[in-house]
Amino acid sequence: MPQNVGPIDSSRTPRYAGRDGFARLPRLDQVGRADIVVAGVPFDTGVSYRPGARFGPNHIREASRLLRPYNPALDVSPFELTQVADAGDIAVNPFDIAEAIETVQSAAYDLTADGTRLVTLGGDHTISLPLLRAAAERHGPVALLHFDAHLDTWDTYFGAEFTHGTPFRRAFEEGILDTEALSHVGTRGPLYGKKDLDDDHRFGFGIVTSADVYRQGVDEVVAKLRDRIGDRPLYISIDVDVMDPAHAPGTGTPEAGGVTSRELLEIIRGFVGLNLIGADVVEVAPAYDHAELTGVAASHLAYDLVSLLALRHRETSAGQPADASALSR
Ligand SMILES: N=C(N)NCCCC(=O)O
Ligand SMILES: [Zn+2]
Ligand SMILES: [Zn+2]
Repeated sequence: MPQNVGPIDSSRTPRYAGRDGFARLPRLDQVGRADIVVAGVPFDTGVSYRPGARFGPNHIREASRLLRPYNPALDVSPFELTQVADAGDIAVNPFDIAEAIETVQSAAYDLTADGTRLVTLGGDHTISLPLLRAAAERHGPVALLHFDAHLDTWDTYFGAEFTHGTPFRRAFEEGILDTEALSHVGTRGPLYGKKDLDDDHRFGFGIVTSADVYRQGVDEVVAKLRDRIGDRPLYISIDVDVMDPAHAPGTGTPEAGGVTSRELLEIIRGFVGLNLIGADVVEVAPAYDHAELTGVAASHLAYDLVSLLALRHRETSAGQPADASALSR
């Protein structure tokens, strides 16, 4: 088997030298094809409050230089096990949300040809809609694990349908979600009204609030979520504002009382073995970050997501096809 091209060796080239891709990985054009790609979407035209998430992808890359090749929490060297590459940024129109959404959808679809898995760095939460569309084109309606302070199932803002507060309502309406397996994790804070929760419930979402994580603990939460997901194709969307502003200040709509980065990482690691097919980490807005807190947390989350995908790749390439659509393509 050919050797995978790994990251730049930080014991030879100092990690603060140069300008590299995520985790100092090779660029996709340097390796031709990859089992897992990381791509950025520098877009924040969908935000309702502080702007700046368009600078998120490069901030996460910058903060990812300290990642090392072996992940002890999951006992895996993801870049050895699989070819992982940085596909750069998907260049989207900042003045036309509808066009930006189309660009993201078709780029995500193209990047996931031949079973390649995509981890996307945002960008505001608007981008999860086209990412879910592309995922559903490949796998059919997907289970969704959504980590966020917010529901993001609101209807419109100022009459606009496509915003960072509305992606999952649109996704529900489009029939691209598996409504038996939808969960928000980490929600908290004031809502516009009780109807927000009624609508959300009607779409099929279950809720594990930030307070539930605190009261029940990571293991119980993971067990419940795993039960709900089963072996369905699973998409994970992480809005960094799910973390407390103390852990992730660099974001546009912060809410007090969030989970810690430790809790969040431990929950994500609990999904080993599930049929994860794609993921995003969104809403990193570096202008409000301090000491790269949010960037570091986001880069570690992306690293653990890549690790889960690498483990799943090993499992599936050892026998069965990676997914049902691999048979029909
Ligand atoms: N951060 C995300 N994705 N959504 C927040 C929307 C909050 C609001 O303006 O009501
Ligand atoms: Zn949010
Ligand atoms: Zn969100």
